Amino acid sequence: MSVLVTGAAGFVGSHVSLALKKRGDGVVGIDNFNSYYDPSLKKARKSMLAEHGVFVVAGDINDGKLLAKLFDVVAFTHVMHLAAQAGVRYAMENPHSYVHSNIAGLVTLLEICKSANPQPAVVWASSSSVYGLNEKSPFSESDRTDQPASLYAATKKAGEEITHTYNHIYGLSITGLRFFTVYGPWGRPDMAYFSFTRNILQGKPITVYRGKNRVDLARDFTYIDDVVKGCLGSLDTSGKSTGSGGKKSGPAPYRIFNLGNTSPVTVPALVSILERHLKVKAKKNVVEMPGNGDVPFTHANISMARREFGYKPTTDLQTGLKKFVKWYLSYYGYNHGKAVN
Ligand SMILES: NC(=O)c1ccc[n+]([C@@H]2O[C@H](COP(=O)([O-])OP(=O)(O)OC[C@H]3O[C@@H](n4cnc5c(N)ncnc54)[C@H](O)[C@@H]3O)[C@@H](O)[C@H]2O)c1
Ligand SMILES: O=C(O)[C@H]1O[C@H](OP(=O)(O)OP(=O)(O)OC[C@H]2O[C@@H](n3ccc(=O)[nH]c3=O)[C@H](O)[C@@H]2O)[C@H](O)[C@@H](O)[C@H]1O
Repeated sequence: MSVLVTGAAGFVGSHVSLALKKRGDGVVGIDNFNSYYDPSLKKARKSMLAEHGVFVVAGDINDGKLLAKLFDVVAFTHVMHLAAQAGVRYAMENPHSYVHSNIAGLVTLLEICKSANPQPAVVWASSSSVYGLNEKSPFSESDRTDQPASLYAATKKAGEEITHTYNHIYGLSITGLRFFTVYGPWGRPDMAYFSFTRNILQGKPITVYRGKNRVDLARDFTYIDDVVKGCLGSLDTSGKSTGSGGKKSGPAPYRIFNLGNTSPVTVPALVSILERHLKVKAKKNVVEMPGNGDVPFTHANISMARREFGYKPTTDLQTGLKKFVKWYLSYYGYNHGKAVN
């Protein structure tokens, strides 16, 4: 297959691009290298990909002309759409960034896909956050998603509705993947596992949010290698788009899957695992979760993904964080004289 990976210099995008290339697929990436977090990490991922023969075009998915040029040069059979403004809490600081990338950018990309001939099958990243304040656990794809708790979640829910219309009207094959708190090497500095590691090593305090009535928050933390397998499985089973240059012809597949792990782990448990791997005690400030769009817990029912493409996460948080810490220490050149085996 020949895949356009958007957000290819990002955390998930770089891992997916590398995995596709290693198994022999054609891959072209695009990324706007924005400064939501340290762009040097994105540039380092780009260099790592270049060493494996994957080129990442610097550009914005809102640039329809650039996307059209890419489709003129390459007859993409698939689009792995991972470019987005991620992060739940940042939406309260910079709401327009979410509209720019997660709404306007998505529509620009879909407009190019629906007019391409052949039309590519589209697999894109939605989010566990669409389940909002659901109390029913674990979350199944058919559960309600009409109570997003953050603007980020709302843009992901909107994405699911928008992609549905491009499936219905133009026959685009669409697969939405609801990732659940993904972590691992080459990860995102804005996420808790990463920022906790940095602060613990630098002797700075970490802030541990807690829910109402002092209940610990929990996430269905999912290791990057498991998510990558889910992405490739989705691409391989995405079926064909049935539109041809914008005319509706026959039903193209519209699918949504949870890509999570097997059970949630609390934030304090994550901190304890990091302390063990780093051999440093964390300085913790425990505060009640502010009204920042966070949800108390996430927990994925992954039976649909397992049935459809054999999705089976195999990495628990203890093992996954050991791999992350090993990468972190090597990437940032930490030499603490502490063995990380
Ligand atoms: N990591 C997680 O825990 C998680 C969980 C659920 C969903 N997701 C989703 O998975 C996808 C990938 O997330 P990630 O964790 O790799 O985040 P990331 O921020 O590392 O990757 C996103 C990449 O997209 C790029 N980008 C953003 N807006 C763009 C635009 N308008 N044009 C071109 N490039 C743009 C960024 O520069 C970045 O490199 C996102 O859609 C995110 O919402 C991530
Ligand atoms: O599955 C998703 O769809 C989402 O996954 C991820 O969001 P979250 O699950 O919120 O990950 P993350 O920030 O690591 O916080 C983890 C836990 O630590 C708590 N947390 C966080 C920061 C802090 O300083 N203290 C703290 O206790 C915090 O309250 C939470 O309980 C992606 O960022 C997002 O893109 C989105 O896609």
